[in-house]
Amino acid sequence: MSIDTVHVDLGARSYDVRIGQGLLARAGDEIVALAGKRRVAILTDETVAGLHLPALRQALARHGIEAPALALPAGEATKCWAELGRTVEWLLAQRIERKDLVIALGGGVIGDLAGFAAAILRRGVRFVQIPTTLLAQVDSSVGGKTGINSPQGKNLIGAFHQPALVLADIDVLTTLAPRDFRAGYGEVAKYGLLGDEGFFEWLEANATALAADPALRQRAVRHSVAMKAGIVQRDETEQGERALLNLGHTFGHALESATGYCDRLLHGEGVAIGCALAFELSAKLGLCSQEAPSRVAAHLAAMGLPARIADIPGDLPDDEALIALMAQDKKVQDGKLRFVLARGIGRAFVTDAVDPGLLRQVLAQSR
Ligand SMILES: NC(=O)c1ccc[n+]([C@@H]2O[C@H](COP(=O)([O-])OP(=O)(O)OC[C@H]3O[C@@H](n4cnc5c(N)ncnc54)[C@H](O)[C@@H]3O)[C@@H](O)[C@H]2O)c1
Ligand SMILES: O=C(O)C(=O)C[C@@H](O)[C@H](O)[C@H](O)COP(=O)(O)O
Ligand SMILES: [Zn+2]
Repeated sequence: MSIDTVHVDLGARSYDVRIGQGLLARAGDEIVALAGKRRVAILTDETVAGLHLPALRQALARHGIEAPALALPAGEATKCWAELGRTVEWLLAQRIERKDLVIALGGGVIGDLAGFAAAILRRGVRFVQIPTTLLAQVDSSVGGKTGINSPQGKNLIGAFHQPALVLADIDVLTTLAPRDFRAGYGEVAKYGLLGDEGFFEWLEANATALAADPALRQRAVRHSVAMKAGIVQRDETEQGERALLNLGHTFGHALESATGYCDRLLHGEGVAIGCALAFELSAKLGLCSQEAPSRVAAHLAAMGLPARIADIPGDLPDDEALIALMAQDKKVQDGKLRFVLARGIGRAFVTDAVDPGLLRQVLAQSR
């Protein structure tokens, strides 16, 4: 299979996203073509370091590049001040200069943290994303949102800092735990739900085969990245259209904060529940027929994803506490919650016209 390239056109901050098989082994060629034989520092997590770091190091060594690596603990809790501070100090100790490269080898947690570290190191160092989860390949490695979490909310501390290159090797997804693959699929489904009913229909027919079939996987990653690139090109810093990529996240982020960023609820699982709730709320508001949320819930169930708050194990704060957490959402304007809702599958839009009573009904019915 050939390599696909999606170009993200952002003027001086433009870059390519390469998608295909065998890209990790070719990473040295790509890095040298991008930056010459610059110094490189790799940020990864302890799980990915054991699985894929040796292949990346070998690919760089073929060009005479010896790259030091820092392996952070795996998991969402790593997106915090303490790990960010440790990472930045380590990069300084490696004498990484402005024209050198930071490589993020890992899932969305490593990509978000490494990108933020690169954004603030010496006021901005270039970085390359080598995403190793489905979620990171279809979503977090593209678009330049970087950051960490606060106990008060998800991604509340961060910066826009675009990568200089993204290498999405779809072969590395074969080592992913099934639960992490499914969670990443939550963001794939999101693209169909927010803006492309035809893609959602294709997913309904093909998604259960993605994990085992590289050709289907490459097609799903390429289509998702192309959709995201189009939106980011038109609205890099989320002044308008980009908020559509937040479908499901007002609910999902509040649920992630409520569960304390642990493995009770993965980000992609929160997005899946959030998409189901956004469609339920849309139907309650008369924006779409009840058929739409039923179809969303049926597809999420077919993919083994949660669709209800009741699917989250353990205790959760009550609905008022969840609504209070939503108030920290970055889409809030003048103190008013704004939701991504839908007039049907693939027809999302942003609104602040949500009756608080109906919001409470939707939350209560999901328990
Ligand atoms: N910046 C953005 O635009 C954006 C978009 C979507 C999500 N995100 C963020 O991404 C994060 C979630 O990312 P994620 O789902 O990739 O989580 P993650 O980075 O925690 O990775 C999930 C798990 O998979 C393991 N792993 C990674 N690659 C592997 C591989 N190839 N084989 C085996 N195991 C592997 C990791 O060690 C981890 O345990 C959240 O913090 C979310 O907020 C950011
Ligand atoms: O790239 C975007 O824009 C997104 O909203 C993609 C989301 O999937 C992602 O989770 C993002 O990090 C959420 O952004 P936030 O601004 O709500 O933190
Ligand atoms: Zn997301």
